Amino acid sequence: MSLAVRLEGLSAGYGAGVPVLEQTDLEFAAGSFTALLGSSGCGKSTVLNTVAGFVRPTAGQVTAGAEPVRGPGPERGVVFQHYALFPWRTARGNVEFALRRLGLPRAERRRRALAALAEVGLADGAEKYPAQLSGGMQQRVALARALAAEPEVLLMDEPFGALDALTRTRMQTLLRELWQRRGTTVLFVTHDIDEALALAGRVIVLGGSPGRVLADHPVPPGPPDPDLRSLIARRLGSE
Ligand SMILES: Nc1ncnc2c1ncn2[C@@H]1O[C@H](COP(=O)(O)OP(=O)(O)OP(=O)(O)O)[C@@H](O)[C@H]1O
Repeated sequence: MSLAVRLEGLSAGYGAGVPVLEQTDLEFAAGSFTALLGSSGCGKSTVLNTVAGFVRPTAGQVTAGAEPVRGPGPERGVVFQHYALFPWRTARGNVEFALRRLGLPRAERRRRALAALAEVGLADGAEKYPAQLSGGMQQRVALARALAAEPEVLLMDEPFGALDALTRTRMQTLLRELWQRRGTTVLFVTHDIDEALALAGRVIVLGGSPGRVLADHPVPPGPPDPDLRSLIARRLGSE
């Protein structure tokens, strides 16, 4: 299950001053996995936040499938760098809580929460509280929380940025597997060029103020291509 995402003539910002995005056009095919790279402050999170429906565009529009985005919705799941779990709820409780807004009966919430926790490899940790879980496990709960609603678009803002290198590699492998199995459209913000190339089928470099697309490359399957890596690195460095 997946939806195409389209940004058309999108302008967005925060109050007065230079807009963060101006007249941006981008299209993400249904089921695609795209990484967004770019220097700090260029508007990567703002792109995600407009697709999530957290930030309203000042002009233009975002559509997910056939529907214009008018606010947050369960078909668009979000995972941030900071897991924002409720410390007083168990892993299962955190996932179940996120399902409340879907109006599902309690037994179905429980079934879905346990299935999503199993899918991210946390079946044994379902009854643990966040303080009893490592950073990587907490991020698995955050991922399960997003997946349990069965989103058709997954918006990930530096989700593995706070994890140590080994845990990060494991989470990348898990995410690739989930994406291959579910076929969800993924928009993934990262600062890490190697992470972008390892995960995504397309890499976009944003930059400037207002932010615009500096580079947009398909990533061929197989081992990372050093020429593509240096091309993207130059784009990132040229800002
Ligand atoms: N809630 C907010 N209120 C005011 N300004 C904001 C807000 N969020 C972001 N900005 C500003 O908008 C610009 C773009 O921010 P955004 O978070 O989209 O960039 P980014 O590329 O994701 O940056 P980073 O890589 O540092 O996370 C920045 O100048 C930032 O200071």
